[in-house]
Amino acid sequence: MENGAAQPVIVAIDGPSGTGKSSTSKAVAAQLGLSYLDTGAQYRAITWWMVTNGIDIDDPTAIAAVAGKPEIVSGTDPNAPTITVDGTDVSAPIRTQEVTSKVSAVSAVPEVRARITELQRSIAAGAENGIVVEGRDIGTTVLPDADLKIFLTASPEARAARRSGELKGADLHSTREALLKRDAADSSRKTSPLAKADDAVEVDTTDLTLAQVIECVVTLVEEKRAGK
Ligand SMILES: Nc1ncnc2c1ncn2[C@@H]1O[C@H](COP(=O)(O)OP(=O)(O)OP(=O)(O)O)[C@@H](O)[C@H]1O
Ligand SMILES: Nc1ccn([C@H]2C[C@H](O)[C@@H](COP(=O)(O)O)O2)c(=O)n1
Repeated sequence: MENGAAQPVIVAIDGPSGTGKSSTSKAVAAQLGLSYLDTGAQYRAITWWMVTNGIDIDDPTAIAAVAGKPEIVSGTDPNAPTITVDGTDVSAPIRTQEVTSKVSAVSAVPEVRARITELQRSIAAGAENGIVVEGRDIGTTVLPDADLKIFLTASPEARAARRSGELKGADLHSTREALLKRDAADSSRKTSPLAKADDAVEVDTTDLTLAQVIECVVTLVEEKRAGK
């Protein structure tokens, strides 16, 4: 590229809940001057809309019928990511326990996935300097030609400890059970389940600090850019 500017790079980061995808992706994107997309926030946003509009979450046909209605907009600055639904800032309400308990059911509906996947691809295509996209099916389905694919893992115990720290000391056992229940639902759905792409680099974060994980991923991106 002219003037030695770096080529845009597309990085896909997938993995189960609490493995550090959001924290790592935001920091890596900020450090490397890339855009950042939290695809879980998009599935949470459409779930919030379904709940707010009284759609029966146990009825996939009802969900499918209205999947195209809400307008979801994601801001991709890693230092200040945003998410709106029909112009309303939903960054706080999408993190409630109610949305968390319903998001796996909504995101399993094929019409929802088709809609959100299209949105994700168009955001990635528009990212001039490149983008870090995090989720569950980015390397396998959304961006199968990503330049670099990372699959983060961590033991259920480490993930539960991280989450209960975040939730100000929530019970460790019930946090662990809730994480595993969501992982099982996300991994077993028919349409683009949570899975590691064959060509993804797996990083077990159980015994790594967040700073170590970020450094590891930054190094992998730099090596990829250098053609190593
Ligand atoms: N390597 C790590 N060591 C310790 N804590 C970590 C590490 N990585 C992330 N965390 C902490 O764990 C919590 C969960 O991290 P994060 O939200 O990034 O995970 P996630 O994979 O995006 O989860 P989810 O898929 O549920 O959104 C956060 O409080 C974060 O600061
Ligand atoms: N690419 C994605 C991203 C997320 N989901 C679903 C499944 C998750 O349980 C939920 C919330 O994600 P989180 O905010 O915890 O990262 O969204 C998905 O199906 N595909």
